[in-house]
Amino acid sequence: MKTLAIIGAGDLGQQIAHFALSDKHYDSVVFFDDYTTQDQIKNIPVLGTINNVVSAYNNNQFDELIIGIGYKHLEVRKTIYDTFKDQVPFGKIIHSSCYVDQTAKIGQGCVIYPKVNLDANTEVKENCILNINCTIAHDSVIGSHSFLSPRVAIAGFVNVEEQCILGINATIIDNITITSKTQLGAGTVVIKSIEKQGLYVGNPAKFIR
Ligand SMILES: CC(=O)SCCNC(=O)CCNC(=O)[C@H](O)C(C)(C)COP(=O)(O)OP(=O)(O)OC[C@H]1O[C@@H](n2cnc3c(N)ncnc32)[C@H](O)[C@@H]1OP(=O)(O)O
Repeated sequence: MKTLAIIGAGDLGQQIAHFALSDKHYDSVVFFDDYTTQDQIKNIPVLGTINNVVSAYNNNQFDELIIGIGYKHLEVRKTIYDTFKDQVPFGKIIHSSCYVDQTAKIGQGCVIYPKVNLDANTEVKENCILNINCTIAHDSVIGSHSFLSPRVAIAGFVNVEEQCILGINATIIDNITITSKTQLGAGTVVIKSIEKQGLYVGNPAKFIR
């Protein structure tokens, strides 16, 4: 019997719970959430707030932890990960429909949604979310705490640094580096490395703020 704890019982947390159970990575799920007043959400018990996580783990109420906080709060995602990484084991979910080359590396705390492709020598660092249908080509790296929306396409030898938000259908050509905390809008096409943090949109990608 293996139980997953998810921090955040909102939409993302509920999606992670769905994959955890339906794709049979865990036998049961519990939530921790600082905002809900409900004691269960969609039949999943809410065991308390974030302050209760360590004691619940020490009381054997769950086995592994994943963070269900999304792209609007990546700094919070990172802070929570750093707070708990030496106290509680993080899990990871790689949906069974993904193609993951045997040389690919995926860090703790990651959730890899259905039909993601991870080619040879790719690396997804800890605490990332990769949404449905993303394709990461050979030798590319996704930095920690990043959020990739559906169908992001990344060519070979790309380095996306930490805490990036890549919008749906964003495309990055080969041999590009994207600096940390960069956000790409939907459908953005990156053809030159991005060195200045901010929000980029369009084809080719342009800085807007
Ligand atoms: C499973 C899931 O659902 S995961 C989530 C998936 N969702 C996404 O990927 C959403 C991505 N978000 C976007 O693309 C948004 O449009 C953002 C974040 C880039 C900008 O949103 P806002 O801050 O509201 O900016 P706003 O809509 O005011 O646009 C600012 C300017 O950029 C332009 N713009 C906004 N988005 C884009 C885009 N994707 N491509 C090209 N131009 C764009 C707008 O036309 C506007 O131009 P103007 O100033 O000349 O009128």
